[in-house]
Amino acid sequence: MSNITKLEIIDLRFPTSREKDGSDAMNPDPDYSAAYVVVHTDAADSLEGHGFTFTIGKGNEVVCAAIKALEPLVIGKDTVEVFANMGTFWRSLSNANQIRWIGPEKGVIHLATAAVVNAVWDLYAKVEGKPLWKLLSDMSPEELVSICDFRYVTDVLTPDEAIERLHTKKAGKAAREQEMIDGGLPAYTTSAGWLGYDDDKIIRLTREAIADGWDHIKIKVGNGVDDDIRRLRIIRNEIGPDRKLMVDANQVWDVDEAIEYVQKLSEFDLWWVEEPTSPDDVLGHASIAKQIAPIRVATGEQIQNRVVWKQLFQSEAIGFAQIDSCRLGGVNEVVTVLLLAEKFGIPVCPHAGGVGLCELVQHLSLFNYVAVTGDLTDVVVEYVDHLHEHFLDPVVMHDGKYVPPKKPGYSAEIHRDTLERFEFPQGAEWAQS
Ligand SMILES: C[C@H](O)[C@@H](O)CC(=O)C(=O)O
Ligand SMILES: [Mg+2]
Repeated sequence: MSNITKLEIIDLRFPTSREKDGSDAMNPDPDYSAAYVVVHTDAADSLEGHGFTFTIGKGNEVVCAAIKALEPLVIGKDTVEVFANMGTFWRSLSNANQIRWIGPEKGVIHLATAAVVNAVWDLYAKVEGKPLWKLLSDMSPEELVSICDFRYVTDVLTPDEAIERLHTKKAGKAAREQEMIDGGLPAYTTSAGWLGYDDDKIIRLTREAIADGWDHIKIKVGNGVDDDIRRLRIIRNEIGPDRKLMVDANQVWDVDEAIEYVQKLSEFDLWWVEEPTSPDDVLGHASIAKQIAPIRVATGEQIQNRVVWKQLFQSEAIGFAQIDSCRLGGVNEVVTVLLLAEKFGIPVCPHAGGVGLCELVQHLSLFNYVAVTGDLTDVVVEYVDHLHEHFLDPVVMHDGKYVPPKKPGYSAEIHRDTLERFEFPQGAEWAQS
């Protein structure tokens, strides 16, 4: 038996805005940040659970305060009991009395839930001695369904149907796991296409990306159609007609504006248009999807919970589901959305533009392929080349693919000296500026 004794909460920020890394039309100067949690216990093994949610700078302290509000719900909890009942644990956070009112299951409090839940899953995987993707892949369909909260989605997927669907994917699991270990998980890069980069930098980074084996490339758009056409011409010219090209507008357009704008980009053979409008506008996305076909709509990094995901799937509003490991309420809710996406036949291409998101989503996509879908059609996981050096178990890329992590845990742990140096505002990195 061991009990959770403490949540260490750290407001961690990296000054990425200085070089315009991560910049887009809606967020011109993001400082990639993590509301970071360490779960401490009184266990003899002294293992710690590390987890976080992602923000882009100001406001990270608000998420840290929300995590503090959740702390009394986890202190004293027996970890054996928690790990055996992850579904109950998830609901105890996401539906806590009084606190639920400031969501429900969305916004700051849901980001805080994600940080705590992710840290607890990291600890669980470490205790089991497995990387998270393997821990999830080894669970039986019944165990997987037990970690999910089906409230509000049973009109499209019941727990019984989910169990049945997972059973049909059991054959071939071992082969798919080996396939991933041998060949890696398909990915795409956004690193060349941030909006604040000048043309010379875009050209240099695109050439490097091609040399490194990338054949799917995403760039940011939305600052004016003429400027976008110029940048898209440069990139299409560099990557040739066969590599896939995607664009991301980060929500800057109204619905009709999005349709008109994207039609003006028709010469570039775009594979997807991402976040064309408000993440809450399900019917708006459906309307855009209809009007810009065969270009497909992608969204997800700000889809706040499984209910909105359900509606996006029901209304045929998207062609790609970009689940976010830290926007949804952590691993449990992500698994629920993966099950929904499988039912609706929508490929999942997780969002990873942020600090540590690549480290997390590789686990979710490996699990999704091995145990949930058995299908890699149109699946590419985002990769951005920033801040990996701060992680104990950073992602390993080979020839444009993620190499499956082997170490126990969720790959979320950041070096202690980084936590001290980049803590806001007292860390040395911020105290000097
Ligand atoms: C502010 C972030 O960098 C955002 O632009 C990331 C994003 O939209 C993506 O990776 O996609
Ligand atoms: Mg995006």
